Amino acid sequence: MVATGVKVAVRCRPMSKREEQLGSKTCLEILPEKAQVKIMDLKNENDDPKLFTFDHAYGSESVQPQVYTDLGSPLLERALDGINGTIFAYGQTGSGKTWTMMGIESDPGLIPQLNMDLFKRADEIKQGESKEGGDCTVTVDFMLTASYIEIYNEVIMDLLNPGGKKLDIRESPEKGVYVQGVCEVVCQSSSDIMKLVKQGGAVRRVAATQMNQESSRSHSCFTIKMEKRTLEKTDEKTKTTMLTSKINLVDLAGSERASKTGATGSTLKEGAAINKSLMALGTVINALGEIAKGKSVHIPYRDSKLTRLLQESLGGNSSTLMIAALSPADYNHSETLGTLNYAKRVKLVENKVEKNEDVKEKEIRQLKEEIEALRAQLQKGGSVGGSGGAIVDSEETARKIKELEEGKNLEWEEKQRLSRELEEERAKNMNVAIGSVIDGVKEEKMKAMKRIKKLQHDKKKNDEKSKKVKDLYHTLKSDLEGGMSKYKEMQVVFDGLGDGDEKDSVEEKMAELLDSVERKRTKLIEAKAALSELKKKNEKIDEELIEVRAELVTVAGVLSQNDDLRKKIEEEERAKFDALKDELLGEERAKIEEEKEKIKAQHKGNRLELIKKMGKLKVEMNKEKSGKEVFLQNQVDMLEGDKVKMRAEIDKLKEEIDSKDDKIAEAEVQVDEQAEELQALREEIDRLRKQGEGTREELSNSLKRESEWLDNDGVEDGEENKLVSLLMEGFNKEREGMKAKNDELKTLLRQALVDVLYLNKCVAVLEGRGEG
Ligand SMILES: Nc1ncnc2c1ncn2[C@@H]1O[C@H](COP(=O)(O)OP(=O)(O)OP(=O)(O)O)[C@@H](O)[C@H]1O
Repeated sequence: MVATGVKVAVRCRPMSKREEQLGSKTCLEILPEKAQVKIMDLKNENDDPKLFTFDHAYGSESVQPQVYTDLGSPLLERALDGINGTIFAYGQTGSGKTWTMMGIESDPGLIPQLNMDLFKRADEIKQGESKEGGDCTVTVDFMLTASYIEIYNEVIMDLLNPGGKKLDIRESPEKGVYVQGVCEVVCQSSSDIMKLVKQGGAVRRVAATQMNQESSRSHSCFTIKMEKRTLEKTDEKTKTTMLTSKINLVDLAGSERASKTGATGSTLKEGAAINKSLMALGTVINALGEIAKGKSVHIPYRDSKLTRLLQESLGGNSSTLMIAALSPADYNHSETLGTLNYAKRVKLVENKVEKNEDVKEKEIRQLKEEIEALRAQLQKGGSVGGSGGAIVDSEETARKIKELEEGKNLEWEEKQRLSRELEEERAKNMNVAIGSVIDGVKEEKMKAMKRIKKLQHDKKKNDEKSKKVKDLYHTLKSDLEGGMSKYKEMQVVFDGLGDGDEKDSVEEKMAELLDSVERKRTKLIEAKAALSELKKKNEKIDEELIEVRAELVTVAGVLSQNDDLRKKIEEEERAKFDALKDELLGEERAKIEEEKEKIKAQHKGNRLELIKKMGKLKVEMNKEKSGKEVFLQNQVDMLEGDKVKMRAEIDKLKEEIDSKDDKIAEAEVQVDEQAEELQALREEIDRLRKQGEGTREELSNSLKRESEWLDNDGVEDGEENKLVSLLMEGFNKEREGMKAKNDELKTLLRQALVDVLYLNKCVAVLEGRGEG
């Protein structure tokens, strides 16, 4: 922490044309090389000039780039290095505060130059510090946000999101003193910031137009927050480091009243009408001055919104610069002297400047130290929190560190997301505010126009009246002149007459004439007074007309400016909408393309897979085919084997058939032989019969004998027939048996033939398959 005094620069503006016309003389002498200002009281020439020394002193010839190089640029460099900065402009109304802070388009002041430089420098740092390749990739990024508020009558209003909501100041260890709920817009370019400056300025200016006299009593604070993120990526981990800072650019209310109060320490009794904030600022500065002298006093930061807002800038952690704007005209001598005294006091204030440390980084560092301590303890052989406690603690701490690291990036993304989301609402609010302001200004315009009309009407009536009075005046005047010359003539007549009745009568007439002339003279005087009154009235009307017409011009200017702004906002909104639409469409298109690509890839993948599968299948098929071929070959071989076997079998069958045929033939031969035998037997029987008939009797006798014998010995008659029947029966049996055998052989033969046919067919099929 380094104790640094608040820097003070004074800047004197050139004499205005009006002041030159009025013949104003300069009461200031600026000595830039010595950073000194000499102020003379031209009304009291005996008073010695007063000399003030500051850090910088700029005369009326000073140019904006020089002021920026001296004051703005170093502040920006410090802010980029993590040190907060504040510039506040102080001075009476019309002394050049806005000129120095804002300037004009063709001659930009501190704020626009700083904005321009800010992005350039951030880019340079980004390029310079980011690196790719090697063991570690370093990516540097900046997030720049802007906010713009106004303090009027102790009420803080958001100039970038003018929804009428009152804001409040809060304090936290992480954020320091901050405006709660203020709209912080993430800016991508200096033109983004300048757009916000213009928008906020318009809201403020318009409000000021409506407030008229109150305009110089509001303070504005434009804040740029810088967040620098450094990502260091190695194979194992990503380390995130944040560096934050802010620059407050404060345009204070006109100091004409405050210089007579707070800064000089006198008690302010002008009540609520006087700006409480400026008065409190003076008191705080006085108290800080006392502290710088070694005294112990209370610093009443909480007495006003402005002092609370500037708490860190005055006596706190900020590199602060005050620009005291001065008017050179002698009629402003006392105000200018007041400003110089104020600036002298501010110069005594000491701040304690320190680089902002990333709160999370601090926590991480502490945690790392904790881990180191635990390790050291472990190495010494000490136990921490029981067995394994140190390991658990160190794991827990490492987890916390990881969480904190991740938290930083999440916060970063979240802020950008929220700012984008807020932008739409902000543009709407801004449009509504500017719209309502435009309506208000339109009303003002209408009022001014009505006033002009009424004044013109009054003037016309006045002119008519003047004409009548003038006519009357002229009549009265000529009457009076006529009466006077008549009186003179009567006087001559009267002087020529001697005493007597005629003289008395002339005298009487002369007295009447004089009376009438006197009356006319009175009337003439009255008419003249009326005429002069009417002339005065007319002059007043003319003055008022000039004033109202000037007002009308201002109002019309404001109206057109804000209308332009509103149109711009609307255009931007539309452009944003279109961009968003394009983005969404683009996204959609990209999604479709992605989908297409995916499908293509999938298709390709599928095709490849299919091809692969097909290949596999082919291989498998080939395998199967060759397997099948082998199988079929085997089958064929088998069938061939079968065929051979079958042929053999067929041959065997054929042989069998042949043998059976032979057997049949044999059997047939046998049958024939038996038939022949039978025939022979029959013939034998016939022969025997014939032979028997001859010997029948003998035979019958013999038979009889035999029968008798048989009767004795059991032999029946008809023995011979029985024998024949038996022979026949045996023969028939044998014949039928042979026939049955024959039939069986035939059936077998038929069966064998069918089998042969079937086998032949099988052989043919197998041979066919084998060839296929
Ligand atoms: N250094 C300068 N060079 C040229 N013109 C200047 C300079 N400083 C101020 N002026 C002119 O003086 C006039 C008043 O300046 P400016 O509006 O900046 O005063 P102010 O202090 O901001 O007033 P207020 O408190 O009313 O806002 C303006 O017309 C401005 O153009």
